[in-house]
Amino acid sequence: MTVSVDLRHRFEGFTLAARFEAPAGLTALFGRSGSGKSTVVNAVAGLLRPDHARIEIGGRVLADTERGLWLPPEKRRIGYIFQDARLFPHMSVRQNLDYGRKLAPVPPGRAEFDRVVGMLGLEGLLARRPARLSGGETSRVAIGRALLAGPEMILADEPLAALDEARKAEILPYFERLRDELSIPILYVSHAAGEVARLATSVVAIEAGRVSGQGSAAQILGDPGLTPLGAREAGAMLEARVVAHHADGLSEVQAGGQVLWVPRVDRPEGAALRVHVRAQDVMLALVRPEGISALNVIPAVVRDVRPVGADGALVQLGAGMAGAQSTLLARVTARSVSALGLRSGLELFAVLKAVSVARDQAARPD
Ligand SMILES: Nc1ncnc2c1ncn2[C@@H]1O[C@H](COP(=O)(O)OP(=O)(O)OP(=O)(O)O)[C@@H](O)[C@H]1O
Repeated sequence: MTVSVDLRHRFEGFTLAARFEAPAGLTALFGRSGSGKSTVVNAVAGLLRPDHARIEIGGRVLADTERGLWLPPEKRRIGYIFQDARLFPHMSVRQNLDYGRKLAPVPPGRAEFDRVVGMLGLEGLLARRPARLSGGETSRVAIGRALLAGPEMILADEPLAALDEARKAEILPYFERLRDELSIPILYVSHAAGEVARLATSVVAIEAGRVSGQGSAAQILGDPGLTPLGAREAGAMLEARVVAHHADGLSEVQAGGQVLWVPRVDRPEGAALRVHVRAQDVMLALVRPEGISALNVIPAVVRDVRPVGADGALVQLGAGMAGAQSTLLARVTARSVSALGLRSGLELFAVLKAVSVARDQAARPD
């Protein structure tokens, strides 16, 4: 099932003109604050009626303003997951979930209720009131309530933004499961490159109310012209595979024909992984450095050097064997650009100070 969205809207001082398709899986709407992500989500949800809109889910038309068609939010069959979970405080977790269930055109039976409760690990929480849940537990209940309403699509607007790092780490695997186990599209708003690298099947980059690029997470995050966050948050994503686990606590993975060492990952040999490397965690050296503690030193070639701000640059690198290239980004100072003579085609070494690893999307049955 695919969602297709075509929106035009004018606020004073801001024009939205966004058109994209979101396939099954998780599509991240990725852009800096004020770029228009929430306006897109609100229009898709039916909470904002734009000047022009055509929105379709798997052939079902939710809005076509040319023809005067505009379904109200409750007729759209969209599960909405907010930043603040908005649970009913006077109801138990079970009653909150039941509320979602009763919204479904065909309320799911006991088996489906149990499946959602099991998937989100809510078994032990059903009798509790929201006031006695942690932030992460609250988010899981909100996700469950959205799923039980039998949605044809999930909209999640920065669902992790209100959580601290530990709670984020607790919830991210549940979004991975939604992505891998549901056959409906998930539109997920984020301005966090790490989250997008970990979760997105495809990415729609939004800049100043327009779609500036669409592609896989690796393509969008690795392109300094498309990654919408400038140098500070930028980072590339590599598709990798587990090769072996070693007794000293490290796992060996292959990315683009290149060996990388990462802290031990709990995945079998051969499993697909995503490795996220932030641009600010990549150093560049003209000769292979020796006697340093960084484990990952990769031969690379400069593809692009793009000035960022007054005194910095984002360097796009091709790394790995010919034919299996990966893209990395490095954040360097303007001084380093001239001291190292950085230019397209220059061969050098990328020193990765830190990498983070997530499981890759499971193969979809369809
Ligand atoms: N109701 C409104 N009236 C006028 N301007 C609006 C309205 N809603 C949003 N805007 C403007 O539209 C632009 C896009 O806002 P939007 O909330 O969609 O961005 P965003 O990418 O979701 O940002 P954030 O990540 O900060 O939530 C902003 O300039 C905002 O000020």
